[in-house]
Amino acid sequence: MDILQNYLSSDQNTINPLPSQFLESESHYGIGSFSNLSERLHASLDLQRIVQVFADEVAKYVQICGVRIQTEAVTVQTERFVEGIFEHITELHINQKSVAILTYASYREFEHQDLKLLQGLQHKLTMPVFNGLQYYLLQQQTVKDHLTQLGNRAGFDEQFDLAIARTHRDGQPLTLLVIDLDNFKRANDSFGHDMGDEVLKTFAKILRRCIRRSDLAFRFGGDEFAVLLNNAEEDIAMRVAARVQALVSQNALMHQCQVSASIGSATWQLDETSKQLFRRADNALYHAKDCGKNQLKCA
Ligand SMILES: Nc1nc2c(ncn2[C@@H]2O[C@H](COP(=O)(O)OP(=O)(O)OP(=O)(O)O)[C@@H](O)[C@H]2O)c(=O)[nH]1
Repeated sequence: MDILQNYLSSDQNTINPLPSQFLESESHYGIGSFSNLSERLHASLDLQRIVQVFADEVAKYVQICGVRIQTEAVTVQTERFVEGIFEHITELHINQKSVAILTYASYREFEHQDLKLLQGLQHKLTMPVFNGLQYYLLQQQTVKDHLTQLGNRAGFDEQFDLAIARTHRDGQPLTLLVIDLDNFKRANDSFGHDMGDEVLKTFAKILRRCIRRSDLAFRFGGDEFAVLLNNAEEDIAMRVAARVQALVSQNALMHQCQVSASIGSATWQLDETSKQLFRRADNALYHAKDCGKNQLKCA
């Protein structure tokens, strides 16, 4: 059911159907209350699903227009989270350690009995969120490059296929950049492997600064990187590449190591497979290297 729609059309007096004596007693919040909420929350390790199940249950008793869970690693919110006028923010704890910040949004002020009820409900959320978070972190490890914290090759393969499918469906342009650092081997040989690692980490930071939040950056291994520019064509690729090359040239470490970046770019063409798109971007990269490095070539 559409929660927001439900709220907007509801009579405020019917929003909280629980009798007041129900709210007085903690024992009423035990196992068996709230339509087996605990069981339903524990049935999933997917944080998105957990927050939705929880919000759907809360919405039966309290007028909310969204629930959000924030942890250091990830923020998850109900599908149609609306920044309500009022917010109730609280923290989930295990053994006095914070697990997540929990935010309820609403169009009306939270009343004392709402807060009491939320308190009764949300303790059921703590363990499922904790488990979901551990699962999320494990999943992240398999798709993350440990040195730079960018996505790794496996992460790229996953996201690349998703991006192509999305482009197919929505018709929004997708541009792939493949990047190879220039003279990185010499930097490694002259300044040592640790300094080489610093160069890779610095370059990853530069990449992150040059792209939008909706774009994704990856390190394939060695000094090879890739970026998926969502909803972007060649003009955006040129702007991003110019930004990357400018920041690389201004960076003290990159300058000291005399490392620059060669970039190949290709924009998805109708019915092209991911392999074909990748090959075109990679060929453009080789072209950039052949033409003297430190430049962008578009396929
Ligand atoms: N420090 C460090 N070096 C790495 C890592 N992975 C690969 N390398 C080194 O990266 C270098 C990559 O070699 P190339 O791409 O041929 O070197 P290059 O000097 O950039 O060559 P051009 O692209 O022609 O300019 C090799 O010396 C690898 O040993 C890593 O994780 N850390």
